[in-house]
Amino acid sequence: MDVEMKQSRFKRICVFCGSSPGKKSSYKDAAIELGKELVSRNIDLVYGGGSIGLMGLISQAVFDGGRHVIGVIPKTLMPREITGETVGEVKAVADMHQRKAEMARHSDAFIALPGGYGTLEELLEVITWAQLGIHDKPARRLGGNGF
Ligand SMILES: C/C(=C\CNc1ncnc2c1ncn2[C@@H]1O[C@H](COP(=O)(O)O)[C@@H](O)[C@H]1O)CO
Repeated sequence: MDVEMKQSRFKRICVFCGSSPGKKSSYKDAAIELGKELVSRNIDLVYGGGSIGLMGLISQAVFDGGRHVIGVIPKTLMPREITGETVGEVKAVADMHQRKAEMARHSDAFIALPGGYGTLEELLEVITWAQLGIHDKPARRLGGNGF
């Protein structure tokens, strides 16, 4: 686990992760484990707002642990990425650009768990924003080969 996180200087961390569970059960385990880790460090979750895949697992774990969960999701994606109920606070936004900007605005750091192209795109965007000096928040990738 990241040394910076152990010092608990982060209040809210944005987690990017798959909208599907992936091929290995270890991906699901990692999402739940990270969720519990955030709870143990009193860190709130910002994420893409979906209830499916790894997004659903981590948001449920953080919510069950009593921490605040903020999900940011475009209205048009709700039928696709929300099945049943989401947990925590849901912020409906107009489009993907606004989603990424809002997720970044509410977070002190970013972690990418295993995921697909969407996760990769989200991680690359915040890394390139840091490169351009748009923010100075750390972004790290945690596992995920062969998702
Ligand atoms: C349309 C835009 C950019 C290109 N695509 C994406 N940008 C940001 N987030 C995305 C994009 N495509 C999918 N996503 C979301 O990532 C999450 C995980 O998806 P995965 O493929 O399962 O890893 C999921 O919530 C997707 O909605 C304009 O900027």
